[in-house]
Amino acid sequence: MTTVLSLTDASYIRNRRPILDTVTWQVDDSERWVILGPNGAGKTTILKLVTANDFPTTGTVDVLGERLGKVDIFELRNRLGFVSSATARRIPPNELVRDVVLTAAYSVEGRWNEQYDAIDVRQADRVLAEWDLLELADQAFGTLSDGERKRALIARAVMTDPELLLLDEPSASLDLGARERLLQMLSGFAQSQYSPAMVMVTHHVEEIPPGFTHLLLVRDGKIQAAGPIADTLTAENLEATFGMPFELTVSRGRYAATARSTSA
Ligand SMILES: Nc1ncnc2c1ncn2[C@@H]1O[C@H](COP(=O)(O)OP(=O)(O)OP(=O)(O)O)[C@@H](O)[C@H]1O
Repeated sequence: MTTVLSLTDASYIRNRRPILDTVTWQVDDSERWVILGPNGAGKTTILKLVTANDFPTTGTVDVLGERLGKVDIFELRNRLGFVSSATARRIPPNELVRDVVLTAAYSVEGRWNEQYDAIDVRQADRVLAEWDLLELADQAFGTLSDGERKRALIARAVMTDPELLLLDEPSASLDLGARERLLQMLSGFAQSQYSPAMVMVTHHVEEIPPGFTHLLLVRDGKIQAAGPIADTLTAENLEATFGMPFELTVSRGRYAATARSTSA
């Protein structure tokens, strides 16, 4: 097993407020992590550090064997796949879905006059098929539904065979069908031995795809609990993280949480 990500006593302080407070967390290459926590807990800030979009105020962040602050961040980012609402905004709306995926090979967001190698075109076709996008390949990105757009962004992120795939709320804003379809695909991807280590931020236990292995619970910039999902996703830990009691159920690998009535 190789460690792909390691935060050691990492704090991120703004306006004298610790947005992340001495976070120590490690991800190995065979692991698929979910980060769960209330609004403002610091989940996106963790991804911001991991993608070298910012640096810890104190402590260290090591990504793919490189220490942040001592590595060329552009080279490092080429080894990561990252999907967030911000990555969607950078794609030109008139870009064809095929090119959204293909241009990842050149780390650009809009196709210009580049000549792509046959191997890149084949890889793009393979990834488009894997994420069920072949029929949409000649459609403009800006005309896709939210669910299709999320799949196109994930396909773009995996086009370059990243060593670590980071997903910030991939199923937010999707309708039930689109969400379930995406979760099924993420579940299949997570279970493949050829897939990279994954870290996915979500707000809902219902959105944890089967095949994800570990859970990081974050509250007020601190780690509330971390470890294998089966041990860590408990009603007690959810209550400690969200500050209210929950009824937690699991059925065929899927979790559900609802508020527990305290009146009975
Ligand atoms: N650069 C910054 N300067 C000041 N405050 C910041 C900065 N970055 C983040 N914050 C604050 O830190 C807190 C954590 O933000 P973050 O986006 O990481 O939370 P989150 O857990 O991803 O929240 P959400 O679930 O709502 O997306 C928020 O209160 C945010 O306003």
